[in-house]
Amino acid sequence: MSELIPLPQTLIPFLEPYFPNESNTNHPKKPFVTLTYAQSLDSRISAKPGTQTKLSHLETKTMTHYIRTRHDAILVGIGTILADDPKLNCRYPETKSQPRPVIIDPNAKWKYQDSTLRKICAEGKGLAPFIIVDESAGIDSESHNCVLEQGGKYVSLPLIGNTSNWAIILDSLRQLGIKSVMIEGGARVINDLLDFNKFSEKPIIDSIIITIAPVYLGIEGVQVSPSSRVDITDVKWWQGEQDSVLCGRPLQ
Ligand SMILES: NC(=O)C1=CN([C@@H]2O[C@H](COP(=O)(O)OP(=O)(O)OC[C@H]3O[C@@H](n4cnc5c(N)ncnc54)[C@H](O)[C@@H]3O)[C@@H](O)[C@H]2O)C=CC1
Ligand SMILES: Nc1nc(O)c(N)c(N[C@@H]2O[C@H](COP(=O)(O)O)[C@@H](O)[C@H]2O)n1
Repeated sequence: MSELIPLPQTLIPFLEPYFPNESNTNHPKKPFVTLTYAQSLDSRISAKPGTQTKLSHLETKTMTHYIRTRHDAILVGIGTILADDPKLNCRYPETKSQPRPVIIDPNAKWKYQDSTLRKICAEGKGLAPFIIVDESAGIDSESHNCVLEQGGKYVSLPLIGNTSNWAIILDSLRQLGIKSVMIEGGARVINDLLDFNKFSEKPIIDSIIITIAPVYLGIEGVQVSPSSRVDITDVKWWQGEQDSVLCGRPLQ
């Protein structure tokens, strides 16, 4: 039985203008980037570091899976992997192709062989990950074999100490054939990308789709907050049964 529910009819047309399509995925050096996550009213994405907090209502969780159907890849940082042990597949009904999980793990900390993602992939319910590591990282041989056997790969890039490594990461994904990527988190990844003006003249993010849940998580929560102001343009709001969804684009 599916854990998801049918999407309200108004939601797909609401999201559509913010999705990758044939005309906005032609950049030679980067995929189309959608930043999407769920936050509390006090801009927290989990109640405590290192833990997972369910914020989305079933309706907006289903929306997240629909958004996954519309991207070639889903990207998260190693903090999210270690906290959530996520599936990172698409469970939306009648999904034709699965997105590629991409994990930023500079020090190759992830023991892939013990992960839920490995099980999901072994059951044919998702793709094996592309794991982005620093060039200096020592990769555990068991993890390496497991990733390769399932059709994933480790990609070594100059990450550590490199302030413009997002441009390198996104270029590398584009060269691997990924034309669109949905970036889900966690906080370090989101804050970095919103701080684009530190390493890029233009925003790296093309669209943002944020679920806002009616709860305060408090000061111990993991906060999304870039180091300086970011204006959002082309803003639209959708009101669901419990959550609100904001779509927009960072102002250039
Ligand atoms: N509510 C939501 O929608 C979501 C919530 N979360 C939550 O976020 C929390 C995890 O967030 P964080 O701890 O901030 O971890 P994170 O997932 O942002 O990973 C941060 C780590 O990834 C690596 N990394 C990321 N980008 C890098 C780069 N450009 N260069 C080099 N290394 C890079 C570094 O090792 C860094 O310490 C968890 O509690 C998780 O449950 C995560 C995703 C979505
Ligand atoms: N949209 C959304 N709402 C929440 O309440 C969340 N906690 C998250 N977390 C993200 O979803 C990943 C879990 O995905 P699977 O269901 O295991 O595929 C998690 O790792 C976060 O990226 N998202």
